[in-house]
Amino acid sequence: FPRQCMTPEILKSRACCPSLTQEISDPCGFSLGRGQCMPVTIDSRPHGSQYPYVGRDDRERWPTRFFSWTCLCTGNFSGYNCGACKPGWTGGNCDQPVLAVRRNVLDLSAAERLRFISALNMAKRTVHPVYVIATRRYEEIMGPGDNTTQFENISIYNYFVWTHYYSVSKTFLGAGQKSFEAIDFSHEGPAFLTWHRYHLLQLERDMQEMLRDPSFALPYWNFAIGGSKCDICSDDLMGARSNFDSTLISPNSVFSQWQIVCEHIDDYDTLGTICNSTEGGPIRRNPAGNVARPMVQRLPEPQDVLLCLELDLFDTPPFYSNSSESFRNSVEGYSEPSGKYNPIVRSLHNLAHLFLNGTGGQTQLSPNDPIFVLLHSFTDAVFDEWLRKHSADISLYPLENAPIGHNRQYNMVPFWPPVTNNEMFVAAPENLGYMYEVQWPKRALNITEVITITIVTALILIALVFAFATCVIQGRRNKDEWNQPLLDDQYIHYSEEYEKIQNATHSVV
Ligand SMILES: O=C(O)c1cc2cc(O)c(O)cc2[nH]1
Repeated sequence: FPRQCMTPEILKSRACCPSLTQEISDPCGFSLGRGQCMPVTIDSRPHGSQYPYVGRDDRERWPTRFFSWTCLCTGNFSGYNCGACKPGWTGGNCDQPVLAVRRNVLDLSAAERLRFISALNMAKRTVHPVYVIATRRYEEIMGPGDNTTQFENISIYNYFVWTHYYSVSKTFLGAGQKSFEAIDFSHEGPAFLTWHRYHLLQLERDMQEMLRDPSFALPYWNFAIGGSKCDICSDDLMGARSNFDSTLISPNSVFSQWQIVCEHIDDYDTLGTICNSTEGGPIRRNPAGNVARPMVQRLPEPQDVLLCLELDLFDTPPFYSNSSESFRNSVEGYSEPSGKYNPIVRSLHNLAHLFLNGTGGQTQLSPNDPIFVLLHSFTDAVFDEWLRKHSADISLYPLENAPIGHNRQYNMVPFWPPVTNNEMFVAAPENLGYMYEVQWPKRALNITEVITITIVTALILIALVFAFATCVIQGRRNKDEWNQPLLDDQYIHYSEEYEKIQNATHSVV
């Protein structure tokens, strides 16, 4: 939540509507016509039966356990106090369009690579200018004393890690009780794509602000290249493998110095606490090194992307990790790329995570490895291509009965101000101020097409051979016919000459 809203008084008021001007009684830039303080709207439709509790988790009916009033901004204004612009707009009045172009990280020049890595490193070291994180559940958020609350500052990049951790953490059911595990506000459901889209957009916008460059764009990693080589694991990009420890990053990369957050999952689960901003151990990464699971030692194939793009339905009941014929479940990677659910399969996004075999392969920790940013940028590019290819309508996104947090109108956890899944189910270039520069692979032919093309080619060849043979035979005949009279003439001519010579010879004799 915004730092400004974390005083005991504002928490108790249940309204987080900061002022944009110096006037305390001017919430949300109201006097400037930018917005006003309004009640939060929440999704009240039924969710799937996976989560059986009511009132046990702060993330239910998000964000109303904490706040029921928020800034609602007008026109192109947005943000926690309506002081920012909607994605795709910039300038003091948010009336200038801007488009960030997300490119293949391998296409960046040496200077662009350096700039991107430096920007990530800066985000890791810069305190978030707006947001602070809760380190306790709501029940324990006040104190100690009357004047404090359990919130902490955090860096821009670690905030990105923390929001992912918070969305996947388990439900604490009480001391000594096992936490409830079948809950995830950002995976295994239709919100997988919309949630991660907003997650990236937030980081991109935070970095644009930090760099004062509204056109800064996150690049992507095309992980669908097959084979077992991590092509972005070089020291000028995400870091090569260390020569000293094969599960660490080379000391020549700045990422070898990054320390991860949220690593003590078991402690949070048993104590009922929440990950804080304390940094700990290094990023671990061992691409293709999971010898116990040979199936995750290879990256997805280019054709896998094309297969999932063919699926017409965005998601299918039960809108979960066992959905079949679901584009979302295929690109997320719990089913075969062509859509068939298979419990032992890991494909596309999931396979890319598991291939990394380390920090980037564990859901609660994965964004600590900056490869996460590039991996999800490509996953989002596939989502955007699917939206474009299928001219997708919001009616394809389930309104109800998806797992908790995944219904169309649910406010994505833990983002503030509230933003629904609905708002991210739109084509990015026209609505969100960014686009992808991608060369999609060419479609491979299916077996029927291969057989048809082989037969047609064979028939054409036979026809050509036949036509050629006919021409040759015809040519010979014609040649014979043309030559015959000439020979005859010559023959007559020579015969007459011969006769004359004979006669002359005889008369001499
Ligand atoms: O086991 C999986 O399929 C799996 C691992 C993993 C890690 C991660 O960070 C994700 O975001 C998803 C995911 N799936």
